[in-house]
Amino acid sequence: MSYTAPISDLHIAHDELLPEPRALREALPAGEAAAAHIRRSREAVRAILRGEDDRLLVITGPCSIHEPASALEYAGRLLPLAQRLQGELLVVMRVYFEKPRTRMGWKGLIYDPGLDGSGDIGQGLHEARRLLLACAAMGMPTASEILDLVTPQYYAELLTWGAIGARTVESPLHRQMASALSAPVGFKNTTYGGLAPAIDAIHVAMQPHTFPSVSLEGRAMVVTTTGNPDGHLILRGGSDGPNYQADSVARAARALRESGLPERVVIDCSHGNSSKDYARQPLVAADVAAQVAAGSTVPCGLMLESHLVEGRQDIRDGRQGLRYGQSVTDACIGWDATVQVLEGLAAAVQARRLPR
Ligand SMILES: O=C[C@H](O)[C@H](O)COP(=O)(O)O
Ligand SMILES: C=C(OP(=O)(O)O)C(=O)O
Repeated sequence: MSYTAPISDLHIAHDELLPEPRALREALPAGEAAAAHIRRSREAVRAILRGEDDRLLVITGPCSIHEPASALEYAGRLLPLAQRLQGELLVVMRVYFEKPRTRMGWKGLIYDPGLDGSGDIGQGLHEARRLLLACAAMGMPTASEILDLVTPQYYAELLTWGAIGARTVESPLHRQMASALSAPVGFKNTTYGGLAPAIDAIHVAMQPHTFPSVSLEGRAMVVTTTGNPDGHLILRGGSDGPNYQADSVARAARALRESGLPERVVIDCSHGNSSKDYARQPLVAADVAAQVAAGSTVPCGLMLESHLVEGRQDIRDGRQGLRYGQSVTDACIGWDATVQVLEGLAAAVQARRLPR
């Protein structure tokens, strides 16, 4: 080895500047109508989390967005369904742009909008923001996992609900980032099924933090937060088994109570709760619906991975040859099953309202 060999950038192949967040916000601004819609829908989520509104929060949509056109078609179908069931459900569309992978795999529309490894993140951020604004213009609230620590400045102010996922819930950096987010944030139990790290994360994100971040001008800055009061637990099952059944929900409620948090959980019908078998999602939802119909107020929301077409497909040649409206990450339930699940959940809320 040479004694004059460089000691930096040994593993950097390429770098380029991203446009500053302010430039994207100015190119694709959130007008007052969109802002009013986002404010209202966040407040509606908060009311459900606090138990002031007895509806169920339902976060439904593709595992990941890879095709803005089919995402918009999904939003266009979801909106009238959400309106029809709005007396019982608050429906928020899952619009996930950043995917945490177990090993390798496509990392989502923001990281790779071409689906070919070209990694045009500037374009990905543009497409993500445009889609969120289109949803807001229709009146469709949106939800996303916040995975990256730089990208939130480009789009997170448009979200009604955010998630910290099972792989990052133990990360101090994600917890402090969540303390800055303006939307309510759900924290998933870990991939092993651990609840304690998610409950710790809710407490950590509620507190003020001072940490390095990126300004709207794209400069490194130090930000001090006031803490996010709207953190809550998402039960997603884990390698130790599912945790949507009444006994698991009761265990989660006890853990929340003992740590001084409200006994409210969102239940993810996919991931560890379905063993990633999409056909099991309606069964999970039906079990939770039965708990609700029997009077339980602990489940205050559900998450579904759903798309126009059921199942999943592999990415083989970028966008070429893909089936329209079908997931390229986790398998999803299809549209008809989604309608049935949401109708079942609405019926459960009605049943809970009956005098006992
Ligand atoms: O919801 C998405 C996936 O479950 C997550 O990104 C992990 O996916 P992977 O195990 O296929 O990488
Ligand atoms: C990655 C996800 O979930 P989890 O963090 O529960 O694996 C997801 O909801 O897309």
